[in-house]
Amino acid sequence: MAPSEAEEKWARLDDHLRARLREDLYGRWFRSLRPVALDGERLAVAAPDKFHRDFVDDNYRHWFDEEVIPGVLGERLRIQFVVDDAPRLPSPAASAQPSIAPPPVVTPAAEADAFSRDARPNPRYTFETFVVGESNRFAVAAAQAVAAKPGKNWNPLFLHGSSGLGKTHLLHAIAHAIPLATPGARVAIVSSERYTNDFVDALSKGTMADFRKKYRECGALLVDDVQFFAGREKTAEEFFHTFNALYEQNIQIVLSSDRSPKELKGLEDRLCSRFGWGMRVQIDTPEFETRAAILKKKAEVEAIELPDLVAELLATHIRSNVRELEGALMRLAAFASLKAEKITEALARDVLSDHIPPPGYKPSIEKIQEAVALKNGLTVAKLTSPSREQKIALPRQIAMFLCRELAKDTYQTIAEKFNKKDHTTVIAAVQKVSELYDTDSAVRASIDELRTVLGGS
Ligand SMILES: Nc1ncnc2c1ncn2[C@@H]1O[C@H](COP(=O)(O)OP(=O)(O)OP(=O)(O)O)[C@@H](O)[C@H]1O
Repeated sequence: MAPSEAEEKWARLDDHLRARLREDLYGRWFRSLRPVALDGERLAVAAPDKFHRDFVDDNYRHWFDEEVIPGVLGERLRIQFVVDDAPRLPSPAASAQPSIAPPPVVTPAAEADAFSRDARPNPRYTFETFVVGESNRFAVAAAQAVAAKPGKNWNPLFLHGSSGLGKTHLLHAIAHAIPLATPGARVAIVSSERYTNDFVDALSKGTMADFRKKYRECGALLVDDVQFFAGREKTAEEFFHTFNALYEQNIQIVLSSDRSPKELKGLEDRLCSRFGWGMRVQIDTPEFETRAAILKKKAEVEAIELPDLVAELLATHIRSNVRELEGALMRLAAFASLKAEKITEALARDVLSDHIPPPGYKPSIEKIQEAVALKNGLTVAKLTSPSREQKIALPRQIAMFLCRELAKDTYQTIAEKFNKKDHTTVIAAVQKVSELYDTDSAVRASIDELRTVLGGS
């Protein structure tokens, strides 16, 4: 049978990747990809499972869209990574892939059927690969305590924090660790999305008894991103009953969310209050040292030669999201591999110029005002107005703080640009925001994100 257009295009891309990438990198992430469809300007490529799909999507999609596809095919196709659900016979090439250790989960065969491949913990997300720092120390301690004695310490454990700070990683680490401490325990780990789909499926097929067995007859239930239950009333109600059934039997429940139970909108109070019954732990944005350590750990796991200086450069400029930090490292590693060069500061500055500004770069006061206004849904006119409303006053103080730190202008110049006669207003704002940075994690996350966006160091 003649190859399809999708197969032809992918074959050219694949030849390029195989010839240019380091063998281990190619073998681990690219060899098992296969084209599934070409639909207009979109090339769908399947990865063997959800973790693989998420990883290539997070780390390589932009690189494909912006560099590889235009370079090799000379056209602007968009790549879309999907999960491969077609059964395939093992091929000699596939069996030559470097193997990734299977997750250390004790799962009886019959139960393994109930939880398909993408509902098992990611082998890469373990406590060993998680870097502990001030920002997550408490969350890790709680996660380890729960994993050691499920259902005994804190039930439920509720982990919350901004996107990309390691909540999913910790959930999976718990899922790996529970069966080690409690042999035979079957851990059900799912995203709220997956739980919802299973529920809808069970409703439409009339298989609710199987659904309930699957989620209620387990040693622990771990659900990622429960904020997505909001607005899905029927699913949330079913989850309320799942929660009660497990809780009454002292079965460990671990939940993650991008906000605290109190801040969850669109969910019934009775569910939110249950989320807060056990232990709630926040994960904050990591400090510089933790960011650098995460990069070094990641480089070690991926066998990437990363000089300390480059790790520090990335950690200085990418602050608010570990996923972005890792993405930058993977992009850098792919480029180094393609160019057959070592990773150096010069290469990092070249490849990651969207994250790392040139040495000596300073954003202007106007640029800072625009970025702060945008982030807070304000106009620059509002930000620089005399309003004392908290939703305007705090962003204004943050903007002044950043002007001092990044633009390095004098207090007087900053005051003038904010329509203030008196420069002591700026001095007071800088002092207040410095204190808030140490005591208020939301302010810290917001400032770190703005620093990354503005490219200051
Ligand atoms: N402290 C850490 N040590 C090692 N890796 C980390 C750490 N924190 C985050 N990561 C890595 O960062 C990436 C993003 O983390 P993860 O997916 O767990 O974030 P999340 O908080 O669940 O985000 P979201 O809310 O968007 O789902 C993962 O690859 C994870 O391994």
